[in-house]
Amino acid sequence: MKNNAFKGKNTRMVPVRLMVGYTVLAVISGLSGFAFISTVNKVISMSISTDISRQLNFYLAIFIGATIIFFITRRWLSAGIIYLSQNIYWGIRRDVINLVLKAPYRKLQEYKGEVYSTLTADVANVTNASFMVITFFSAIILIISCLIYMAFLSLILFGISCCVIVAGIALYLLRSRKSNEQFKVVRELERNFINGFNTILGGAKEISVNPKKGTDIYEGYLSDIMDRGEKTNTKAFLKYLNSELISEMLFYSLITFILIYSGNIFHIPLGTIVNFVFVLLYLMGPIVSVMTIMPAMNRATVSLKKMSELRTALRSSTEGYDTEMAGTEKYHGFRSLEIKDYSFSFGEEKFSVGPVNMNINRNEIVFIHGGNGAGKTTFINTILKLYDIEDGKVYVDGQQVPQDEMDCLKSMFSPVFSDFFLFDNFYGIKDVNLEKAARYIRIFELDEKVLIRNGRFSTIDLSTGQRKRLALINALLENRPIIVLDEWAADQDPHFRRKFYKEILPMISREEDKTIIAITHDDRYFHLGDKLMKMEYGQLIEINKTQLDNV
Ligand SMILES: Nc1ncnc2c1ncn2[C@@H]1O[C@H](COP(=O)(O)OP(=O)(O)OP(=O)(O)O)[C@@H](O)[C@H]1O
Repeated sequence: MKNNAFKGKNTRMVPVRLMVGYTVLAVISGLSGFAFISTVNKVISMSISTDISRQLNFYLAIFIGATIIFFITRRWLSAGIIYLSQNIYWGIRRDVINLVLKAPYRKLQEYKGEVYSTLTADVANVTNASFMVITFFSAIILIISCLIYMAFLSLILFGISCCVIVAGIALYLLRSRKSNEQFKVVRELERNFINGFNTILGGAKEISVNPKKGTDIYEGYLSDIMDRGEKTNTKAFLKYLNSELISEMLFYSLITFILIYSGNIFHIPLGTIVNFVFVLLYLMGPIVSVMTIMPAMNRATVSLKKMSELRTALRSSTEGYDTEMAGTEKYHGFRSLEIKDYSFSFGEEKFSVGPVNMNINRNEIVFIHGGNGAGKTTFINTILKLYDIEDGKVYVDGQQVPQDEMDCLKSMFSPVFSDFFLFDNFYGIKDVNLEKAARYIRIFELDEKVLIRNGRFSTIDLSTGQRKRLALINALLENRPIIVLDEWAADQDPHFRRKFYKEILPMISREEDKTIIAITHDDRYFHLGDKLMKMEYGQLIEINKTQLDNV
């Protein structure tokens, strides 16, 4: 069974139908176990009172039948458990990755820690529980069958046993409520732990140079989380263990009482008492199984709840986002693009951009400059639709882009961010023009370092400036009409920087029919742009190029 989050409304992270199927198998397995034990009982009691030598073949057939059914169902179940748990394990990961791939950038930043926790801790919790769920149901069926059989043997003893069992269950449930609260606390700690761990991985270089940073993260943050996690988890498991032991003690007391006193008090025949105690002893196994499995089930329940919350949050954020629309090339042939009254805010009393107006014509080179923190990247992120604008319209060739086509705009842009990520393959590019790639490798002066081999760059182990050149080549191969660059030249040497502004940008614009929006601080090249804009406190102003000396 394939598990895909986006296949249908009713797809779940746990394959419920499969679980129901295996549960039915577990019922059969439980009943065959019960058939075995009740036959043993019958043979014992008949052996005490009568000669059963003539019926031995009949009971032998029942034993063999029950054993074979038990063996076959167990075999199926065990194979099923492996299949099911692997299905759940990889299915949840598939689901989460599908959600992540469709989630808006800002939501993803917000839920990053949660996604890691789900892919690691939650998936493991649910998979472990799925290993046990069938044993759990099998045990429950066995318990119910045994209880019915016990009622059939002696109603009085059954009544007494029920009182003890109900008391044991009540005590167990009462105490397990507290343990569940503790499991929830540990789940939160888990997320904080992963955040801390990511800080260590992200800052690995800095920590390596100054190990004290790592020690501080460990001692000041992670160590406390781990101590609390260890203590809380231990407490929760110990509570379960104590409840289990108390319940077992109650059970042994019940057996002792029945064996020693029930004959005298209730005048129950010895044969019935022996049968009853035998079933009770047999019952211990499944009861202990249920109690042992409960903590894992409860942890899995906490994880399932968290996963479902994550799913809802990521899904709700993808609502209205049209992936097909985002991939269309409807506006790729644009001649002019007008952004009108774009505004965006990080939240109340936080930084905001806009209203921003901007006109771009095809093949133009537009430079945006401005001080640190002025809002240049934020504005770029809004036109790339990484951030959802609060207000604004877009006109392509003088026609307003309808609201339901706004997602089409995304496919017009190929960005190279200042904190770019260089993919080691031409992902998302149909029919890569390898000749063009090789030509750009030469133009970008990387031909002594990089080749195109097996349809990809032979290496990406390069300097930051060189990697940025490859990222730009990647963007050029994307066949999208607007290239967006955020401080691209900042990592280039003076020679290549000059070449970039004087030769490469004009060439890209003319030969590749591209429009370029570039955030830059390189004021000595501002005159080479067709337009120069300045971002100041979230407002974008067009600079008249005759005023360049005053910039
Ligand atoms: N995720 C965020 N949440 C809240 N505020 C943010 C966030 N990211 C940036 N800001 C705020 O937005 C402002 C503009 O940041 P932005 O990155 O757009 O500036 P910039 O002009 O690109 O600066 P630089 O030249 O330093 O890259 C900053 O002052 C910062 O306080």
